[in-house]
Amino acid sequence: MIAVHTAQQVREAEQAFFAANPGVDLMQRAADGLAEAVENFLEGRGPGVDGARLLVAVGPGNNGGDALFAAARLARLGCRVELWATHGDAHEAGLAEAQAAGCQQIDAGQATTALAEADLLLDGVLGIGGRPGLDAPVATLAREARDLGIPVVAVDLPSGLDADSSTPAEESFHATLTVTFGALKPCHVLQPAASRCGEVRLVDIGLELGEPWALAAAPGDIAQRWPLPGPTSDKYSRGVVGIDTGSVHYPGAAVLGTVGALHAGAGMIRFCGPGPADGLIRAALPSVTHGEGRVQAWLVGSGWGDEPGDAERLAGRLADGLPTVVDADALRLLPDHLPAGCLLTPHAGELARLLDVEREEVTADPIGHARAAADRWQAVVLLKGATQYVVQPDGAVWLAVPGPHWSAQAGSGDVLAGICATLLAAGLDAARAALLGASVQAMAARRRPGPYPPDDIAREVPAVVGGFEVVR
Ligand SMILES: NC(=O)C1=CN([C@@H]2O[C@H](COP(=O)(O)OP(=O)(O)OC[C@H]3O[C@@H](n4cnc5c(N)ncnc54)[C@H](OP(=O)(O)O)[C@@H]3O)[C@@H](O)[C@H]2O)[C@@H](O)CC1
Ligand SMILES: Nc1ncnc2c1ncn2[C@@H]1O[C@H](COP(=O)(O)OP(=O)(O)O)[C@@H](O)[C@H]1O
Ligand SMILES: [K+]
Repeated sequence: MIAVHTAQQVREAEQAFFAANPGVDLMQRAADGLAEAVENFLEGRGPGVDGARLLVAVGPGNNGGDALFAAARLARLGCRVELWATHGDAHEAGLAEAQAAGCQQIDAGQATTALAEADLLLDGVLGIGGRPGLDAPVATLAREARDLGIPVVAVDLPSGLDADSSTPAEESFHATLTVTFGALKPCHVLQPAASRCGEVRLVDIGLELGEPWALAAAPGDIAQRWPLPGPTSDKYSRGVVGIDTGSVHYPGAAVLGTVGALHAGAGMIRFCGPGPADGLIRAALPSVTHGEGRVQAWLVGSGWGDEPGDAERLAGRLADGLPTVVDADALRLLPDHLPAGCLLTPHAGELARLLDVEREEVTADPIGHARAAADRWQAVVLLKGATQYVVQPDGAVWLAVPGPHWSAQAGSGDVLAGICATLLAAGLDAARAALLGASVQAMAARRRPGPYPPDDIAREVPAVVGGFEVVR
């Protein structure tokens, strides 16, 4: 799992480092890592370092300092570097070093001309000390770089972003590569801000960071944690999933959830939903059994619509006291108390309704709202979307492996709920079931980037899971 820390946590670690290591200059470490990353970028992109033209936008703080010391190193390697101090002031020692290395200082007007001929724009305007948004002349440069297709390497984070927020300001740089120091910050991993960062490279500068603000999963983490069958496994020990989803109006949701559960490796599925879906599942998925019986976990809510008797339908399933995935329409009907080990799977709109707030409030502070719901119902919340947050009642946050944005389509959530139910039935706790379920669906979608229907993506899950066995 990859640790994510807030700007404040990084600042505190920096202070602790300075107290423990007087005389060690962290900015030099950051600048070394940055210069090396730019060098690799230029080598990888064709022009190489020698003779490459760099425009460096330098802000008034330490982010500009990093950029200036890196620019000096790159100039000594043969780059032709032009510097624009965007706010007049610039890190004094850094500027002196850059000028001594042959970097040329230019003004705003010259920066526009220099940009057109640049191989790369180094964005050292603002870092973790920046307020969101860009002043007009800098915003213009950022826009021109996009229009001209000039690659941008961002120092620590694309200037204009708030380091701790998933929501990008309207005006910011759009980086091809972001070189960050000490730790990943929320803006590097949370969509839509993360899409402004491009590829993110972390430079270790020796900070000792404490408890992370969140942990982001990588594919290898999912491979290590996926429950695999062994020689003593049978269909019961692998987990029997009870599925009570679908309605006259929405039978497809039940089919999709069942397809998801089956392709995630359920030992056995008992489908207990109503009419039309029951027939469809009988025809399409012959291994699914029908009717009541013992199960290890329930999946409820997908495709229920709004029918009289839904509250009783939910109460009946929760009365079993089993771990339950509560999805979609059942989220409107939550009682005050849930059995231990339940997983709630709202998207932002459903979470807003659950908490009686506006959707925009949830998108502005997804984690705060997911935490509120997890605390109120003492259940794990999987908040779905481009970033999938797994939030536990104690407030801990995990982030699932991200997938392609093609998955933003009706039915993806139904499939996901089915995958999670299989993992609950296999005995995983709700947080692990959510993390693995959301991640494996994203990994399956990565194998088929494009507008494939959600059931086609579900049918890729076995190949992903089969690969886990090879890795372990
Ligand atoms: N922490 C670490 O471990 C390490 C940190 N390092 C580096 O330091 C960076 C943080 O440096 P930092 O604290 O000097 O802040 P930084 O982002 O340069 O900006 C602050 C300046 O910008 C100004 N300003 C703010 N917003 C503005 C706006 N919207 N528009 C215009 N101006 C604005 C603000 O002025 P103010 O208006 O607030 O007086 C202030 O002058 C960090 O990201 C990393 O690159 C590395 O060297 C090594 C280890
Ligand atoms: N922008 C996005 N990028 C990637 N995946 C997304 C994005 N938006 C949504 N998704 C995927 O779609 C799912 C949300 O589905 P949901 O809205 O609940 O659909 P439904 O209820 O119709 O099945 C998420 O779990 C995620 O897998
Ligand atoms: K920056």
